[in-house]
Amino acid sequence: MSIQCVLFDLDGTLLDTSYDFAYALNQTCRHYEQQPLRYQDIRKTVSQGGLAMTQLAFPGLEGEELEARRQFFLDVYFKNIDHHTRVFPGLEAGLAEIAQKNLNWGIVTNKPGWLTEKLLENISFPSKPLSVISGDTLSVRKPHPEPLLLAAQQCGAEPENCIYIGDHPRDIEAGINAGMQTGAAMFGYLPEGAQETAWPANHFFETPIEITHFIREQL
Ligand SMILES: O=C(O)COP(=O)(O)O
Repeated sequence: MSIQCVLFDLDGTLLDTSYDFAYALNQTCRHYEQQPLRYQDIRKTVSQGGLAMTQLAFPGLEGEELEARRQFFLDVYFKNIDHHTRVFPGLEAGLAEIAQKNLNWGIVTNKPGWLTEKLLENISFPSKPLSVISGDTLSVRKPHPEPLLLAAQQCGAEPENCIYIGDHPRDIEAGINAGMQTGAAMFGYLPEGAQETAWPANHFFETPIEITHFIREQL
């Protein structure tokens, strides 16, 4: 089945958001008089979202205390969201290629809309995404297929003509649930112990440049 539309996960696939997240999380640690974490440990948790990162920094904490720290962390992140965040090197050329071929692309993230919007305001792409679906755009999130199906619809493509590329097993599951082809971004923020061979993705991309080559050759 030919591919006419590329849908990307955001954190760890399209954008390298890890440095700004690491800064915000370690500022939160300092505020609560806790030792900062190693960047590599934070990186592995970014694609699991804000709650997982807060739990990494404050293990064992629950309820209101954990929620207050999550809020503090996300506020710091919001204020510093685009200082070091970039499209992964090598991917801009792939997005430019999509534009040249007059094809559409989109973003499907579990990040809440208030963060996605602020982030995308400050990032420039060679061509604009035709669809941006956040974790709270609908009442369901990945791995539910609905956000991906809405993105396909907004991009004017049938699900079977889309590929969804992500760096978390949940992304591959969502793509399969939506009847799309799937690609695993192995350069992203893979969770601890993630085994490439255990992922039922159709395509594996070790570097962002491989995605650009894929776009060049397959679309
Ligand atoms: O912020 C999250 O929950 C994860 O975001 P992602 O879906 O773009 O990886």
